Amino acid sequence: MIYTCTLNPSVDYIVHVTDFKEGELNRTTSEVKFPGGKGINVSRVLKRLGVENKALGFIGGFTGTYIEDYLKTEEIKTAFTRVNEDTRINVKLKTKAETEVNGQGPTISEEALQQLLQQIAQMKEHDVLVLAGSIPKTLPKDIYETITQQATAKGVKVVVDASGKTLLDVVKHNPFFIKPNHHELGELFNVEVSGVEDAIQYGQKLVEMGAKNVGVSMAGDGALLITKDAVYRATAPKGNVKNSVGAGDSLVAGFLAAYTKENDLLEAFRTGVASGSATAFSLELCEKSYVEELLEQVSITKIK
Ligand SMILES: Nc1ncnc2c1ncn2[C@@H]1O[C@H](COP(=O)(O)OP(=O)(O)OP(=O)(O)O)[C@@H](O)[C@H]1O
Ligand SMILES: O=P(O)(O)OC[C@@]1(O)O[C@H](CO)[C@@H](O)[C@@H]1O
Repeated sequence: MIYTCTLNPSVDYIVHVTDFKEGELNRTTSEVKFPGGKGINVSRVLKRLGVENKALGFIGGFTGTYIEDYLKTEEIKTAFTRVNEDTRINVKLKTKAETEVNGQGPTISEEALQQLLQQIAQMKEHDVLVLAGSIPKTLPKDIYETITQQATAKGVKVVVDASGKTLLDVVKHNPFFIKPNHHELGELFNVEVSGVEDAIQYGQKLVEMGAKNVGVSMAGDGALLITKDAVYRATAPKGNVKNSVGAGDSLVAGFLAAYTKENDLLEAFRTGVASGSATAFSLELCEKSYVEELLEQVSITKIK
């Protein structure tokens, strides 16, 4: 089974304002809301690609109920842990640019944390666990490291989409796949990653430190897949970007969907990049038919 774990889910509230003026009353031209949080996005895209999975994490209040009900209508399995305060609302303001304001999220009690850890303790060899998104401020900062260590020791394939020290601290526990974007990769090493050569150099460091497969996403410039033996570059399809929120999560979901079906790293990489682009070119998360259409536009070259 593939499990996604979103410690800090959100209701994403996407508002379009044509001529936004700071400090004034602005009115939207349209608005829409979706369940969000990186692991939840991975669950939704996996399901759309025909891969069963179960969403775990903490939800609370009316916003939490909204997320749970929404995922049920999409027939996604859930086993969330309830907390007392409301799940956060993340505002995505679409004007000429895209501005995001993400909430802090609810307090997570020790009891709620133990419930989640129990669920993780029951996972078995060959299960996949996706840890994605920020860590609520009331949880230990090293929670991803603790979970990764326990899960990999049982043979669970752990996928981590996080940034900064959180990501750096998990790599020594041999996660199966990590996916920093090129900015996040630079932040890990206090450098600016300004081109493919830099991205390869620092991506390879993460492999040396223990990560099995490193995907470095570079938005419209595609992505790199770095393993112990090789480096591959994928081009991204060209198109009209409508929404980049969730593109990275879609890459992770596409990668896992194809990997679990075909056990082939390069097909997984191709499907990941096509899924990321399909989301970027859609108003919401990608649909399977669009991912399939974009697959042939992703070319992969072995560069090392
Ligand atoms: N402008 C674009 N054109 C084509 N494909 C894109 C574009 N932006 C994103 N993508 C696709 O989505 C993938 C992930 O994008 P990106 O590198 O922006 O990830 P990210 O920063 O983790 O995304 P986010 O945090 O917004 O979900 C890229 O590898 C690419 O396949
Ligand atoms: O605050 P975090 O956990 O880092 O990111 C949360 C978030 O911005 O990430 C997703 C897109 O990747 C959105 O659905 C959600 O609002």
